[in-house]
Amino acid sequence: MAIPPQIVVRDLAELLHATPTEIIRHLIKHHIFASINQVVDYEQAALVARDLGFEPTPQVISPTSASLQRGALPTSAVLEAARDDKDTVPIPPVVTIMGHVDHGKTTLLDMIRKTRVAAEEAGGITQHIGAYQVEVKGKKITFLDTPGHEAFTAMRARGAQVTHIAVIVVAADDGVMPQTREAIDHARAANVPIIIAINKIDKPTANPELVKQQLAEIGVIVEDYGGDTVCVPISARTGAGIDELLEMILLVAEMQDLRANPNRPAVGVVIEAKLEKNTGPMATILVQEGTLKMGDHIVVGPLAGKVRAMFNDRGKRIQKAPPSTPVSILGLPEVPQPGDRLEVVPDERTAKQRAAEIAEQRRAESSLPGHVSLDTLYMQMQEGKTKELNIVLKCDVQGTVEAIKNALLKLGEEKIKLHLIHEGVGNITETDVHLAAASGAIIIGFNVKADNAALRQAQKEGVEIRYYDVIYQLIEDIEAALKGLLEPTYHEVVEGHAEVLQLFRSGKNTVIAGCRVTDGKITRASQVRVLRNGAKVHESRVASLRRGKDDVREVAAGYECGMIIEGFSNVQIGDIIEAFRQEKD
Ligand SMILES: Nc1nc2c(ncn2[C@@H]2O[C@H](COP(=O)(O)OP(=O)(O)OP(=O)(O)O)[C@@H](O)[C@H]2O)c(=O)[nH]1
Repeated sequence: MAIPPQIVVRDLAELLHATPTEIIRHLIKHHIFASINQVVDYEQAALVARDLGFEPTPQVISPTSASLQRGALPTSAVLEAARDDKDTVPIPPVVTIMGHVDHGKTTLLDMIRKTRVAAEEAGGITQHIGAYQVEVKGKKITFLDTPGHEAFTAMRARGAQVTHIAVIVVAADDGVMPQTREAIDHARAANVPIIIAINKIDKPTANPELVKQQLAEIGVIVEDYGGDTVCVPISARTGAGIDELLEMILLVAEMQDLRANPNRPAVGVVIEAKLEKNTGPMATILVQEGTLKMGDHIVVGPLAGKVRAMFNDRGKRIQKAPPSTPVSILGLPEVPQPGDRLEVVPDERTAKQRAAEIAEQRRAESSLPGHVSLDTLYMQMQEGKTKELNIVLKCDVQGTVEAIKNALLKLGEEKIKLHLIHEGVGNITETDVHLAAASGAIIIGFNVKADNAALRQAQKEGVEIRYYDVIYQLIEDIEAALKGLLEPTYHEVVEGHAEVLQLFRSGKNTVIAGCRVTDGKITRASQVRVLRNGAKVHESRVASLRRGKDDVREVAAGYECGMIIEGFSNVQIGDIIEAFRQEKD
């Protein structure tokens, strides 16, 4: 397995056919703390590759043509280089439309859909499946049909980045508004190139020049102003400028040199899913790699199934779907979640096994430490694992945003860069949490609250929210975190012990230890150390805990269980397994 010198965690996951959270878990095991968007080097990636049964070799990278404006995807370029170029073909770009409320996102999506349907398919009834494809000068473009940065970032927070280009719609009569800025920050945080569509130019009050100036003020310099951001004036109502916009999308896509291999088992992402009355669970999949075919055995998130029927965005039955095609499929036992990954596997048995593994991982993830926190920042910095602190800042008034921003920027140290990925006025929302989760950021609230949905999401995703009402306290805390003064201390709590009575082999490298719990308890979330003749021979986590055929959360004293210890197959009869957890003082 050839691995590039540097690779983003998400891309490494794709390369190793694993989920990003799986990769993050393995990295943490090796004391490497990297979020989904962070880069790891070859040595770090190789550790994970070996864990997953690959034999890593360093990849020699030749320069690729994929460098465009700000936001060209360096990550994809690296991944691309890791693929065998002769097997890849250019693929249609996947585009998301974002922008402020009422600036015309839906009207634009409708106008494009109505007027640009491929000629032979015109007249077909449009099915709303969450995405559609149009053809422009013989080339296809895929549009995601749920406009807005909320959906975009929610998917990213779940580990799925499907968008290649973001079109930011700004109404020419209204200008840059709070959600325009938000949308731009979300696209930037995802490293997705931006195209500006200045909409509603048919209105007499339209002032496109003012919009360009306002954009320049927030660092988006359009081409007329000497920058490199493509900007197209349009009217989503009359259709003016739409041809040019589509051409610009194709141009930006071409410069990104988007490619995929259609001749491998498909990999894709769920973009929408629902329970249909007559047919059962129906999921819209955006195919990203390979070609999805009728009859393929699939794993979608924790579900195993088979493609029993497949429809395109016109509701027409199709047999296969190449990369960047949105399709709705039947053949899953339940409704999957948007952001879930689809993977084609060789047979039903593999599908069930893989689905069970993913279900198990998801249970384990709930016990994972959060993404980033000020408390653990210093430790991660010391280990060279963190080089920047990403912050989402929400304040009660714009004046405070500016004051805090200036104070924070002064704090930037050599060792670590402070990076304000989004700043805004108002309470902390679920979208802020998604953005923080997707970018490995902490959220700072100044004189604002988090709404309930945001709090729930933050807890689920392990995102830290810190509240302040005095600026110097905020700055002091961040400064202390940078200097390691906020580092918390932990103490260990032993939960129980088990003795290994029997060994079972499962697969090539997996050994199941048949144990009896002698005191306390062993839980699925436990950390464990293996003791042999009183000496520690291994320390990691419980990878699987079963009683009989059932996965269980915990096993109490006196009971027997089967346990797989993460990354350890050299367990022996007579070994004592000590389960423990770390608690903050
Ligand atoms: N004159 C004019 N009106 C437009 C144009 N585009 C959209 N509108 C109108 O602006 C209003 C808002 O458009 P939408 O497409 O619903 O805007 P949106 O951005 O999808 O809004 P949300 O979904 O609420 O975020 C509607 O009344 C549209 O008819 C345009 O190019 N010219």
